[in-house]
Amino acid sequence: MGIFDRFKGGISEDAVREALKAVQDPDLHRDIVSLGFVKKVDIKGKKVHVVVELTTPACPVKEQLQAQCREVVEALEGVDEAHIEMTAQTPKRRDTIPDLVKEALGGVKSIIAVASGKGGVGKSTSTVNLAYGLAQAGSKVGILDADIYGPSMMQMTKVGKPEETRGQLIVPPQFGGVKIISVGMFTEAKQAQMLRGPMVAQIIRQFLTQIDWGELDYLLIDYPPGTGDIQLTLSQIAPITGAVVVTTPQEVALIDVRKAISMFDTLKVPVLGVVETMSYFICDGCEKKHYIFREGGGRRVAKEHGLPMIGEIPIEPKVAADSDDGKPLVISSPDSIAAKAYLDAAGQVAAQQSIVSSQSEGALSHFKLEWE
Ligand SMILES: Nc1ncnc2c1ncn2[C@@H]1O[C@H](COP(=O)(O)OP(=O)(O)OP(=O)(O)O)[C@@H](O)[C@H]1O
Repeated sequence: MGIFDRFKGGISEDAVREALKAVQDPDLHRDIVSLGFVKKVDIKGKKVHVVVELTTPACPVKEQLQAQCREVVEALEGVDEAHIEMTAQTPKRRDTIPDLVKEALGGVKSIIAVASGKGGVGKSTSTVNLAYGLAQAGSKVGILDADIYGPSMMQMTKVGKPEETRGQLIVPPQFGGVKIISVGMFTEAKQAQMLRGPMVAQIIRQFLTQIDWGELDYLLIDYPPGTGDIQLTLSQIAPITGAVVVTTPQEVALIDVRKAISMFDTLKVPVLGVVETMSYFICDGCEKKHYIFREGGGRRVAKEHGLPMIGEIPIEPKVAADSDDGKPLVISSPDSIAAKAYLDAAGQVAAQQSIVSSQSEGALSHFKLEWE
């Protein structure tokens, strides 16, 4: 800015930036100027154009921040109109990606494990809808279906099989703009059930090293249920940046989800929060929430471990029907209550990942060699 600029139209860039310091990011608890989010301030007469860059396109408070920015800038004397342009750039990883997975996963900014202690709790349904929710907000997303004994992504989406390679790497096919790789693309169902431990470890390794994911904001890994060898192998080879744990509200599911949280704690993978599925049912006539499997179990576990509650997804026949038809609910029925809950949850996942990534050097910092 030239030294006379501040006298030209009355309003200066400094004054605009100063005013914007009043706008706080509610998740990061700092103002958007000191966070470096204000990328550009253009002043033309009494009109001000501000470019704000967030750390994720799926930011759940994007509109709120935009409105606050407009309000503080328009409150300045000499400003008639403020146009606040919201953009997003997910930050690059700050940790070192191990050489083994560098070629496949080097361009992926966040790798999120979607795990559950128990089977059948809605983990794969959550993976799909969180992924498409993030993609709908403008993020580049991939899904790795590593649920080796029960891969379901080819059923839950209409993705085809991979057909291209780039060098030694397999190019993942896409469905609705999301890149997908599933164990089911390479094994017959019966074959998968008969795999022995070492073979499973070998497949997982191939999956994490031989897929050309390219540039992605988020790669969601659909974990097999449980906390055994496969989950450990996955978490040790894949440089996971955060985990989402999925449960239903009953105590039997909660016991196992606590084990999943404890596994991630041991592995020093930050848990982003808890998704509770099949939380309640709203019947057509009465609009009342019926807590079929008891109320608040997921919230209780989240509180016990000091974790955020990412979402409570109702039981809705449409969820199962759309899944069976290969249609991600957030795309096919975006106005359904479950889809809205999933879209909110996707925003929460993005927000929590941004918080965790801004706080730590990255999930892999504990892998540093002793003498470093
Ligand atoms: N909110 C919901 N409302 C109704 N049905 C649901 C809901 N969430 C999941 N389902 C259905 O429940 C069944 C199990 O869901 P899903 O396959 O996602 O569970 P999972 O935890 O991944 O299971 P697995 O352990 O076998 O991998 C599916 O038929 C799915 O369509």
